[in-house]
Amino acid sequence: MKTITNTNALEQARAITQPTREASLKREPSVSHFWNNNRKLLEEAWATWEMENKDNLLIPDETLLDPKLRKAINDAWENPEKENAVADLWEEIIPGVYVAQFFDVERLAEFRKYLEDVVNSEIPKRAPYGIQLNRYGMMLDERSEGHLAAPSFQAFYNDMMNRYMRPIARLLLGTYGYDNQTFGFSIQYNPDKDKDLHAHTDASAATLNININLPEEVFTGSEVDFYDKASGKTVQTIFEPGKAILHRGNVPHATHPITSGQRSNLVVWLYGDRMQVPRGSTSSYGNINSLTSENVTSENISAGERWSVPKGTKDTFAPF
Ligand SMILES: O=C(O)CCC(=O)C(=O)O
Ligand SMILES: [Fe+2]
Repeated sequence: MKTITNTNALEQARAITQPTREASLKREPSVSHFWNNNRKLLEEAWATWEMENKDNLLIPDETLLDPKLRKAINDAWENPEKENAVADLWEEIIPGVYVAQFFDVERLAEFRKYLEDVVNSEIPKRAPYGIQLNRYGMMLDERSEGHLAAPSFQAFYNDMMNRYMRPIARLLLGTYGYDNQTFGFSIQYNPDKDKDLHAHTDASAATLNININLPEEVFTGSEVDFYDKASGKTVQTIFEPGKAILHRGNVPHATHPITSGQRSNLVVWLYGDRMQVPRGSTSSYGNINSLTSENVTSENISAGERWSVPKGTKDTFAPF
């Protein structure tokens, strides 16, 4: 009977021994084999977990997001000519870097409780080992080994990327043509470990970095500096609960050490097929061999094109 098989998948997934952190950091081939060999089992386990706990689990969806943003986004999907109302919600702090309220602060506690339930599921998950900051956190995109494959989370994540991030990035950063592919992970800064992030750029056309701290989860330090190459100016940002920063991947940025408390963020990327990013982009995180393209095509893109979902399929390669 199917149910019995699925229950077994959850039990089996919980029983498997994960590769060590050391092996993962060394990129031992056995680590990749582990995640690939167990991919189906883990996906089944997540689906079973969700079903078994459906009475107590949040179904994450767009209603978690800021009401003003949600309204402007929904209006723009209905009529792309109304996209300026979306742009108006974002404040440009230096060229290529924008800030807005993303999550509804009132709903953040529910979302955090959901993420805690995810951790307590005891289903093996891979941390974002590809970045300096890598002890806590999870991979969010289905392209990634050991990702958070709970079906309702994936539906929310895909909505966030397709209905929110991509048109916003097209509108503010002109990423059209370089934003078919998605990638994402969560991170947490702690004063003892994973306290900062050295200056880098991302192998993305656009990065959306969303804070998920609760108002009572105060922290000190952990400012993020963005550097404007053209003017030589640096802007220092401090994340507030539910606030997001959208930036071009090629804007250099660095995170100061956190001195007390914790900071939790979701970091999601868009980039083009074969990892193409707009011309002039080089990166220190992600694929070093990413192609850069000949010409940025954003100028003649219509509002209707910005508010559309690419037809092509997602590839399966993960930047890290
Ligand atoms: O400190 C952070 O929130 C990470 C900043 C970062 O690397 C990014 O937004 O791409
Ligand atoms: Fe970054």
